[in-house]
Amino acid sequence: PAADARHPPPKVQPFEAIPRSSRNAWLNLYQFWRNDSFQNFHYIMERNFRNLGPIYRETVGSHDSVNVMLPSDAAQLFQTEGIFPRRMGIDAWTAHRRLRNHRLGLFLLNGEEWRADRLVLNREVISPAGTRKFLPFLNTVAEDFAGFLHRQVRKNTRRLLTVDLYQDVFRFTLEASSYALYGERLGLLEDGSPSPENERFIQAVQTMLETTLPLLFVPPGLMRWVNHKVWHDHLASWDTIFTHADKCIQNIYQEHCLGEPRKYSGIMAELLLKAELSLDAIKANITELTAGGVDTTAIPLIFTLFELARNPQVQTALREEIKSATAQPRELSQVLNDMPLLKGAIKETLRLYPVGITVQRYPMRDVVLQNYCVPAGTLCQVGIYAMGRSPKVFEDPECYNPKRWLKKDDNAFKALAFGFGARQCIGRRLAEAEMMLFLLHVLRNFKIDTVSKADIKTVFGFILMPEKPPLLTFRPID
Ligand code: HEC
Ligand SMILES: C[C@@H](NS(C)(=O)=O)c1cncc(N2C(=O)c3ccc(Cl)cc3C2(C)C)c1
Repeated sequence: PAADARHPPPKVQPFEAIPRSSRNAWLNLYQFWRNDSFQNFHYIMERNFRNLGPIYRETVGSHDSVNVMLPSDAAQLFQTEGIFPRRMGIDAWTAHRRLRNHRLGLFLLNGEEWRADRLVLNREVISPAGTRKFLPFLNTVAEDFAGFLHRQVRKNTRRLLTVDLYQDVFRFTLEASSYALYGERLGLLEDGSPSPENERFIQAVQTMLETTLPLLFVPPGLMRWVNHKVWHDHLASWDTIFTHADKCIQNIYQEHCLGEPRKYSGIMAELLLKAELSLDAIKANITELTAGGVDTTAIPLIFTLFELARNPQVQTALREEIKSATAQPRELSQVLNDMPLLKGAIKETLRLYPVGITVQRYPMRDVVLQNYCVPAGTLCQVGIYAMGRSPKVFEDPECYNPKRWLKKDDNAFKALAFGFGARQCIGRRLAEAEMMLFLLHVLRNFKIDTVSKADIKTVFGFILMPEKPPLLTFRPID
């Protein structure tokens, strides 16, 4: 009720009055651990919002969090993030870096150190000028992927292809992001078996992400005792990731020192040329961009293909838009800007399947959320998975409808899958361009179908992913 003369604004409630999801923090952690409900974290948050309302407090193990899900509360929270926005740290990751004496990358840095790296990296990774330079590289790989799919179909007598795209889409995102980062093709989309080294790298990223989850809630000192195998696997996968990135970096560094680079050859070469970051800082950040660029983009592509397969009318509308946007040869950034419906489809996928499921911040000053006073320094999480499926925020939330993003109505603070503000995902433009170009070439060449129209069950393995990959059928369009 709007406050006016007769109704004074309701008194702000104290922090202690915020509804709580459970009494006992450690029992909560034990129960989470026992029935492995980390992977249902997003469903548990959704249920808590349903039972407790749009704000609640939860304590899992040693950390206490205030969770909100409405755009207005997200807006309030982000306005208090200050100039050094801070997210929940990942102790297992920083423990590995310390153990191996590696410098931290953007994701794990905070304060001045974070800001110094971020401002330099923004120019090459997320700025419009930087994005325009690597767009052609992504387009080449997306075209090659369509060719790769045609070759797979021709192998099939029935001239259509029903595959588990999981591994193939992972190869696409690794091939594309590596080409943009290093200016080098890994050859993952050529026939014949890809090099075992690259397969091992892809597997290591998945293992690292999977073993991160159980370590998320364990205080750093305990983790190597609590579950030796998980910690050992975690370390081993990190070592594989760093070895791979180091090899790629050595190649570029060698060429950079030896010859004058003729033309743009990727983000890494630009960073070396500009020499505004130390080699250690470049290595730490390029490793994050390399490893962070695989699953995060592949999985939303798989969800998008599935949704387009079970919403054929949306698929047809997108194919029309792609046809008219590519009717005459133009600069790639103009083609991408001419496909609002395709951009809306990606927003729709990330609304229903946000890879990060929450966006976290520590407010720099006291903030009022849902009329409760939340003290500065309290961990606050925006439950974007719950927000994306809430009828309070989206009309017909279960309906996959990219058009909803074209309407002039107020979408402020509703598309938060890449986070917010100065600390938002630095890979955002790379991921968006990769996904749009992939879908452009696949939709131009194939009709996509799926047998099962049922919802896909999702699990949270540090990244939101399908419990079982959907089986999709690709029929070439002559
Ligand atoms: C090439 C690298 C890369 C790709 C691809 C990428 N990310 Fe990120 N992302 C990062 C890095 C690095 C950070 C940390 C940025 C920082 O802390 O300054 C980050 C941070 C984020 C955050 C936290 C932002 C915040 O405001 O706290 C979210 C959410 C996120 N990414 C979502 C996504 C989604 C969704 C995708 C794909 C659909 C994606 N990312 C793909 C590199 C990537
Ligand atoms: C899934 C989502 N979680 S989030 C940031 O919203 O909480 C996310 C979004 N963008 C990037 C990532 N990354 C990875 O996957 C990854 C792997 C290895 C390294 Cl060395 C660095 C990364 C980052 C953090 C870049 C993760």
